[in-house]
Amino acid sequence: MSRLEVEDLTVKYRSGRHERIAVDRVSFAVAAGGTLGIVGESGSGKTSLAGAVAGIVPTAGGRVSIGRRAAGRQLRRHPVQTVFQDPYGSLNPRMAVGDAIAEGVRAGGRSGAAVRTAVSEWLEAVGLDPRTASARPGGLSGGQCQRIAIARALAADPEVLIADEITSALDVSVQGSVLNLVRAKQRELGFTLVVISHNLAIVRFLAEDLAVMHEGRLVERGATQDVLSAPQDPYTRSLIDAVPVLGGSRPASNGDRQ
Ligand SMILES: Nc1ncnc2c1ncn2[C@@H]1O[C@H](COP(=O)(O)OP(=O)(O)OP(=O)(O)O)[C@@H](O)[C@H]1O
Repeated sequence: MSRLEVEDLTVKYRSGRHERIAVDRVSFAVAAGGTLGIVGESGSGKTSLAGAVAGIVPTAGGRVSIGRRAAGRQLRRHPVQTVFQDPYGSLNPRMAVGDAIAEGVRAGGRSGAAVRTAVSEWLEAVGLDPRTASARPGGLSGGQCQRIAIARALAADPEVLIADEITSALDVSVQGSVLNLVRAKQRELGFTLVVISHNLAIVRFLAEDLAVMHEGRLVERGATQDVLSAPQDPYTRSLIDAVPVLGGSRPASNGDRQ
């Protein structure tokens, strides 16, 4: 299990002479094996932040550290894995899903005959029949593809998993089972989890701590229950009022007193 520490992380996009700061000196830490939820409206910089933490979006400044550099402790080879919103877009349509998971298994350090066995085990671990290995993404449902993407990410044995809107593109009927899967796997494997969503109910379900992102900055951070029941920042209050909640009642906030 590894602590994730992000310090002053900055992401800028340039188009022509125009520069846009998508992530503006963001700092946070997540305890080893803990879960941080990041919420914010569309365009607030959540996906850019996730990409920067995962090392797939170039940063204009700041630092990401994973784990303590204790003597003798070797960091895993692919410390951060990300599962994205679009289950079809994140899988190669021409590749059998078993081969996609095999990529993750190899990234996790296994080779040879062990790979095929591990692929079957991962398919079962995410609730799919091992025979699904020969299917292409186009022949599977969105929920099944998202399970494949989760299996591929976890097979790489990451220290940190970033779940970026992983249920937004799924039918409501399968959203809960995918969230349950992520929660169960985290309990079993102990990875540190960052859950990005515009849906407060999803974040509340998975994350004990919550950070609110607005125009590239973190405007609020605290225990999820505290932030949702007594938001300090006006933007957080407006977010709580604006987002519909799946099942259950919305926690009381200042904005509810009308
Ligand atoms: N590749 C890119 N090139 C230029 N600008 C970008 C790029 N990716 C994102 N942006 C801009 O950076 C800002 C943050 O976008 P980002 O996708 O990180 O936000 P987000 O909170 O994840 O939004 P969404 O929930 O809609 O995905 C937005 O203004 C967006 O237009």
